Amino acid sequence: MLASKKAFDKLCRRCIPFPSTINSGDSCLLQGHISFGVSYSEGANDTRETIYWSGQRRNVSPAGFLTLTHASIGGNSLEIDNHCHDWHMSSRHYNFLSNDKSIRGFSDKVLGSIPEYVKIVEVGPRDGLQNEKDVVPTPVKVELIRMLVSSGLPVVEATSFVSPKWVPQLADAKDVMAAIRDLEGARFPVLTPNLKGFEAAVAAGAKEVAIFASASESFSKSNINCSIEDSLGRYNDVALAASKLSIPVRGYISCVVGCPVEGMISPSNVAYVAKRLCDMGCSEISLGDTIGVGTPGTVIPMLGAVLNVVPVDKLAVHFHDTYGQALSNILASLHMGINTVDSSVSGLGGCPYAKGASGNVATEDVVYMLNGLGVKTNVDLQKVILAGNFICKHLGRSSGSKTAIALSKITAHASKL
Ligand SMILES: CC(C)(COP(=O)([O-])OP(=O)([O-])OC[C@H]1O[C@@H](n2cnc3c(N)ncnc32)[C@H](O)[C@@H]1OP(=O)([O-])[O-])[C@@H](O)C(=O)NCCC(=O)NCCSC(=O)C[C@@](C)(O)CC(=O)[O-]
Repeated sequence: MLASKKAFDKLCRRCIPFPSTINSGDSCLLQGHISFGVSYSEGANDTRETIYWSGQRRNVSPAGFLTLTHASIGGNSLEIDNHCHDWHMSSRHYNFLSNDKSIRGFSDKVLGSIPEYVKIVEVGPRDGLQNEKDVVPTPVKVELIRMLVSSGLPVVEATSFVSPKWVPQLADAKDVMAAIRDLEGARFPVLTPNLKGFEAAVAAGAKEVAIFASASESFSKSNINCSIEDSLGRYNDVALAASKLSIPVRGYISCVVGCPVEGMISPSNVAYVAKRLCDMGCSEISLGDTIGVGTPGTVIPMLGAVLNVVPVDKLAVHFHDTYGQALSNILASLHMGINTVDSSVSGLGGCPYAKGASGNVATEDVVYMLNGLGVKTNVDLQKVILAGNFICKHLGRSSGSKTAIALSKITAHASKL
């Protein structure tokens, strides 16, 4: 049976893969019978129950049931009762769903351009906590960083060496760096707006820094109190000083799609700043939709303009989720070959100088999507969720990650069964 696009879309949205139970050409896939579920069995009696979706029972063989305390959804595994059996897709692009050549061909055609590995840059401790009304105590920040590192995230942006008058939430940058000095397993870049910040960061032990320009003149003024051109001059000084010490510099560009004051931003403005950052030696350039107004319709032309002047392997994307568009924008970016994605645990974040900016895309949601696509991240979703629970508990609010919320409901449901 040929897979219609509609049926395939349905699969992408809803399916729980049970690889050992889905056989070649299994028609139930296309009829929507397999869509949602947690299965479990208990002890020697092997009691089994299934949660139904749309009133239809999953057509799976007994051997296909996950045992005891493990549920798996969308290529993601879920731990219940502290038992974890990692279960990732063995191959990418939905190959596990069916051996039907037509389905595989369609999957490969639609998803084939997506990178096999995506580096996730966790920005929660910096971009997330800089926006909190109350200053988070240093030990809480440090514990959050530790938990994020233990989840396998390769880069955790730790803090900012900016003016404490401008961002009092991160005034403890030096103490945070001292506390994570011996922490291994990830890189810890920090934001530096000028030479003063750079020198303070290096003295505190930073081995990577980030500079942050804007594609919007108004935002540049409100965020760093100078024009775009002046900021590029300052950043050139930072980049020169960094290169003398062989310190990698990441360049950010804010407001790559829209600005709270100026409205839509032209892709050519973004490309101009990106080229300048590239020419000054930035190892990576992160394109930030600071107020989260982009859709694939505006993000793709912006990326196209930047790709004309900066190699794709130097680009990262940084989406805020104000209009719920972040994941679709990330998917569009992956299709264009970008393989570095910024995100923030529990969707924390926003910018104190960008009115209307909501949180970043949640790391949990990005990992969930990438797991579902069979893209490698080396990040343990459950551990990121634990880090999210930790910081949300401290902040006294629920998670901004849809994945974390959904999986916690499933865990709660399963533990009642
Ligand atoms: C850039 C400045 C410093 C200019 O601030 P200014 O007031 O124009 O600076 P100044 O040079 O006139 O100095 C004023 C005072 O600040 C001090 N100062 C000067 N520099 C530093 C420093 N590095 N660290 C500590 N102190 C500093 C300086 O020593 C002086 O102290 P005083 O003599 O008054 O006691 C200020 O505007 C600033 O710190 N801005 C940072 C704002 C910020 O962090 N915003 C959030 C970043 S998020 C973002 O940009 C978006 C991003 C990256 O996440 C991507 C996205 O989401 O799209």
